Amino acid sequence: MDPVEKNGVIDRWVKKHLVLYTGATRHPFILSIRDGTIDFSSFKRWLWLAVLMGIWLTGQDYIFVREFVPFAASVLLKASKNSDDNSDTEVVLSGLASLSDEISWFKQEAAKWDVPLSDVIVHKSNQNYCRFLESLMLPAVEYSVVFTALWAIETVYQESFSHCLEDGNKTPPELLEACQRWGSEGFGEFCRSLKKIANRCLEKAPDEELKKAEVTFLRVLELEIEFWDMSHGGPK
Ligand SMILES: Cc1ncc(CN)c(N)n1
Repeated sequence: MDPVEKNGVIDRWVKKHLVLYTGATRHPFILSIRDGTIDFSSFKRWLWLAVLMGIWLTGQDYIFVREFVPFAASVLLKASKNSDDNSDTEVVLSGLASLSDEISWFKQEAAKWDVPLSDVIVHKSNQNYCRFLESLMLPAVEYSVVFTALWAIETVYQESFSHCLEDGNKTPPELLEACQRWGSEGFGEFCRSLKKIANRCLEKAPDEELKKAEVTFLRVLELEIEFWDMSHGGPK
C-alpha cells in the first residue's frame, strides 16, 4: 500500500469507525462461512447452506445488484462530467463490466439451484438499501460523496469474502465460487483503484462535503450490516 493511501481520508475514517467497519466486514454471517460452522449432519448442512445461499439465491442480492447497476451508471456519468482525470471513467466502466458478469452468475446459479429469481419478495433492509442508492443518484450529490459510497459498497464485499479465502479457512466448497467472485485479488485491485479516486476527491473537498461523504460511508456500513443480518436471520 503506497504511503499516500496510508494517510488518506478513507484510512482515517476506517480507523475512526473501526467497530462499525469490522461489523460490516467480519459479520457473523461471514465468519460462519469462513469457519464452515455448519452442523455437518446432512439435513442441517443442506438447510444451512440453503440459508447461506439464501442471500444470493432467494434473489435478495440479485435485486440489490439490479439496483446497483443504475447507481454505478450514475457514478460513471458524474465521472465523465466532473472528474479532472478521465481514468476515473475507465475504473467505473470496469466495475460495471464486472456487475454484468455478476448478474449472469446469479442467473446461472439460480438455474443450477432451481431458484426462481422473478417476483422475489424484497426484504425490508434491501428496500432501504435500494432507496439509499436512489438518493445518491440525484444530480446534486457531489462526486466525492458518490465515489465514497461506491468504494465502501464494493470494499465491504471484497474484505468480507477475501477473509473467507484466507489461509486456514473452512469455507464449504459449495460457497468457494461465490467467495472467489468478490474475494479475488482482481476485485481487490479494483477496490484499491476506487479508494485512490475517492481519496483524491476527498482531499480537495470542502468541510461540508467531507462531512456528507463520511456520513454516507457510515450509512453504507450500516446497510451492509443489515443486509448480512437479513441472511443470518434467514429470509423473512
Ligand atoms: C449488498 C451488496 N453489497 C455489495 C455488493 C458487491 N457489488 C453486492 N453484490 N451486494
